[in-house]
Amino acid sequence: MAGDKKHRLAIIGSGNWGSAIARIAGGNVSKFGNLFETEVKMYVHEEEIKGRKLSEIINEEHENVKYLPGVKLPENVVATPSAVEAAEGADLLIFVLPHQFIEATCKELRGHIAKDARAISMIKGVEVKNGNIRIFADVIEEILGCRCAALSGANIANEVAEDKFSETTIGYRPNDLATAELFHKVFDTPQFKVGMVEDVAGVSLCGALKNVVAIAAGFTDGLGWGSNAKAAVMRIGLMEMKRFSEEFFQGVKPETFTETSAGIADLITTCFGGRNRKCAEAFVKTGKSFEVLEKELLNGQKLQGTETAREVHEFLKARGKVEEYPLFRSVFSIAYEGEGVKGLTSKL
Ligand SMILES: NC(=O)C1=CN([C@@H]2O[C@H](COP(=O)(O)OP(=O)(O)OC[C@H]3O[C@@H](n4cnc5c(N)ncnc54)[C@H](O)[C@@H]3O)[C@@H](O)[C@H]2O)C=CC1
Ligand SMILES: O=C(CO)COP(=O)(O)O
Repeated sequence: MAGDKKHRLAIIGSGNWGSAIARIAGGNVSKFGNLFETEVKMYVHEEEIKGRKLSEIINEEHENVKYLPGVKLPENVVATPSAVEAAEGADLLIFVLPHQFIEATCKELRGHIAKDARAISMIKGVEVKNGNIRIFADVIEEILGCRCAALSGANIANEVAEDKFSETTIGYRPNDLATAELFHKVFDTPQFKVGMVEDVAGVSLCGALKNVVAIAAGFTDGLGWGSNAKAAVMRIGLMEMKRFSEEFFQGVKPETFTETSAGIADLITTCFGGRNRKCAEAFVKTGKSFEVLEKELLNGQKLQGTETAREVHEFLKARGKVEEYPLFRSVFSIAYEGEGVKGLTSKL
């Protein structure tokens, strides 16, 4: 921090997780008033709810009635329908949008962020383009020209919002513990314990790829296959997540997968309590498409696992490696190619 200038936070996103994290960050900036400016702007993708704008409802009632109903947000969190306005003057940017909206939002922000800005990505997804794959911390860095860390963990948003205990992991860039420590102050509370590891790619890839495994876990639930089958799919899924990350990304640490909240813990919670699992179970039981189920079951929230399964498949196909990741392949084939769900484990 130059001189005595306080850090100013912006939250880019206000869905289920975005709102839960705004509640924590809003509380912590007030607690560390010597370090942070109190006001936190939060970008809200505008929509109307019963004739009222969501951003106005949030500012008047301090509640995101659509994406995190029943939970009060601190009054210093101020909603704005403009991402540019939210980011203006902020030097700490928190990106927490569904992954499909990141590129467009970052392009909108280009040229509007502070020169000394630093970012953190809470996005669980990957970008696949022209046979290449990137984590969103890298996408953000490239588009905005600012350093970007990552945060991911076993964090079902509704539980975090109710102050039920959980852990999470910040992944930081080589030799940049200082950025992780600053974000640690923004997020850590007695009920939300933040760990740190020098591994932005590992943390990001755990968050993205476990969503594909959660779809497989939901399939086993829909089939009524029981706990052993689900545990097997989770074990095999973790191995594919780790192998994929080590094969295609530099510097990923094996212990991120097995020892952090971003790794094994998030895999477990998502395979038991997440939206991907829920929709995959319903896919088996109802025969409806994921697109329809997302609309019927999630009230505007977004599934990340099916998109990620498609993107990972596209990438592996371009590299001629599809057969080496049989669980990822099965999830794609069942979700997109009409393969029977009972074949889930046939190639494992
Ligand atoms: N919900 C959870 O329990 C957790 C989610 N995450 C991750 O956080 C990221 C954000 O997810 P959530 O906050 O849960 O969102 P969400 O899925 O609850 O809500 C969707 C959000 O996307 C916004 N949106 C819709 N169209 C848009 C557009 N064209 N441009 C920009 N925004 C648009 C909606 O207004 C809404 O805020 C995802 O990558 C997710 O995997 C991570 C940990 C926990
Ligand atoms: O990432 C999550 C929990 O850590 C939430 O997973 P879902 O998107 O499947 O709900």
